Amino acid sequence: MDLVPHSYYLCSAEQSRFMDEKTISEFGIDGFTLMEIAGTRAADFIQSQLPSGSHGVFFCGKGNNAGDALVIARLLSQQGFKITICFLSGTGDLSPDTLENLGLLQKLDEDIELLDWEDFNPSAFDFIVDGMLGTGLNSDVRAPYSDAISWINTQEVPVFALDVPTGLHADSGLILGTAVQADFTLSFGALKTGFYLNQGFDTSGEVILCELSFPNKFKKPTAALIDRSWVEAASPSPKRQKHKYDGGVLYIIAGSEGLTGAGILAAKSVWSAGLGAVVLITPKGLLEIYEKQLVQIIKKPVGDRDDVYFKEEHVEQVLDIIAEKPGKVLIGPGLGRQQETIRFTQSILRNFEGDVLIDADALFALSKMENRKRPEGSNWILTPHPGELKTLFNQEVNDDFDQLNLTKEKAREEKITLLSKGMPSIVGTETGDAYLTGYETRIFSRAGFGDVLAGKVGAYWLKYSSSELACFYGLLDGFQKAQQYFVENSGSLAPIDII
Ligand SMILES: NC(=O)C1=CN([C@@H]2O[C@H](COP(=O)(O)OP(=O)(O)OC[C@H]3O[C@@H](n4cnc5c(N)ncnc54)[C@H](O)[C@@H]3O)[C@@H](O)[C@H]2O)[C@@H](O)CC1
Ligand SMILES: Nc1ncnc2c1ncn2[C@@H]1O[C@H](COP(=O)(O)OP(=O)(O)O)[C@@H](O)[C@H]1O
Ligand SMILES: [K+]
Repeated sequence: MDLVPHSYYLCSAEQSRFMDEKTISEFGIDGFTLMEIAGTRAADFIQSQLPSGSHGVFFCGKGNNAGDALVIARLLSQQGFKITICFLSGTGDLSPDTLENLGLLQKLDEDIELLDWEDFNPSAFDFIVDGMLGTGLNSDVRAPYSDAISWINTQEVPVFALDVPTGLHADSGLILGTAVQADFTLSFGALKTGFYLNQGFDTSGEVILCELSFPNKFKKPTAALIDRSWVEAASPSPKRQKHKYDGGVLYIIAGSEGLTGAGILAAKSVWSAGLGAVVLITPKGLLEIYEKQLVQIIKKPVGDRDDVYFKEEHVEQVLDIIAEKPGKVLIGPGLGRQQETIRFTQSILRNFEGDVLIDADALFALSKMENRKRPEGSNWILTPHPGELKTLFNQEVNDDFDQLNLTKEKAREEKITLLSKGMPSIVGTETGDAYLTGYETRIFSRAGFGDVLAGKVGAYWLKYSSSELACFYGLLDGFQKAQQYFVENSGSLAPIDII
């Protein structure tokens, strides 16, 4: 994960605590100072969003999350904001740094309104700050916290959640009972994985990172966010091609009767990513369809005129074709699940000593293979959707957190690159790192987007010679085109719109 700027790291609650403790005990910046920095950054942000004089209600628990809220309240009160503080567990049991900050707040502003939840009088506030629970959440949210959350979630003013929306699990993004629906989450020290998994994406609102003074050596993230800014900075400049074959060929093994659309989408997608040479290998019976649809792309038919899907008897011909020029193979879109096609696919995977991107029906064939050992010298990228991921590894995947863990584990164990699709899509690498898309991917959950993605990943694999960069660019490319589409058009997105 060396190439990723720390601001894209995604951490767990445990990793946040680790950084906090090490910075205090080994490095020598105390917790009170860290709280002051967190609160200062958060107050700056809130101030950038609201006019002075705005009235905010600050909901505080008893841990350090409440301490952050009290720092913000003090700083904003000095800037002319009106402040009401509401304690959910009273003030008798506050953590030491939080208690100290309560003292500072009162020292500056004796008239500040301090209430307990029982005395809270809902009136017109301009904004809400959630300092109830942060990374210390350890079970379903209890009353009166849950009551406060219900009230907050009916309000129409901006809600600023500190570190994590109360009730959202920082690691898994699962809601423990109930959770604050935030407009902004001001995350301290590092982003949390839970903002992007399960319900996290819809609960956290816009996520703002408030950096703390943690030395880099204490940063040990679970994953990182994929973002074009650092992906481009981390990329070698692609080789300039003199001849169309210089960059290598992407051989696509796809399609069967009734499923030629998948092959067409994948081939068009590869072509539009700018690759010089694309060869679509097809059973001869489907050649005519492709000739009409894919003008720029070279087609290599195998078998007889009445073959409309791949069979074992095509293996040698196909292996000869893919050995003709250096390149990589994309196998899977629309192959179908005929027994003969499954045997064909397994035989290609067993025998081709080169780089293969395995998608769709080829993943099904792979999951039915007894011995999944890769031929010496070959690299594999697998692009399963959640159903394919389960079948492939014969494991239950109950939620996104499971999916993240399984993707990381299997990519490392099997020394492959695993692009596990979903919301979010997750890339696991053979070194055991993981990367997540931090954007809306549900717009891509219609038939055909997988084929387009596979084509893009294949094309970028040849362009950058890195399976990881291939996945990042493939995902980002689709996202960028989708954004452009929504700016220029209305209505729902179709796969052809992002080719
Ligand atoms: N890097 C860091 O870790 C830093 C952390 N800071 C803040 O400190 C927070 C963590 O502080 P704490 O560890 O004190 O934890 P919290 O402030 O999240 O609260 C823990 C308290 O909540 C109670 N609690 C836990 N689950 C509950 C539930 N389901 N219902 C009701 N009460 C529950 C616990 O009994 C405990 O007393 C972070 O989220 C962040 O806001 C900042 O002050 C700056 C530095
Ligand atoms: N650009 C993208 N960024 C993130 N995820 C993507 C992107 N394109 C596709 N996906 C993921 O791939 C899924 C579609 O793949 P899949 O279910 O295999 O579809 P298909 O029916 O085309 O085979 C989407 O639901 C989404 O999770
Ligand atoms: K919170």
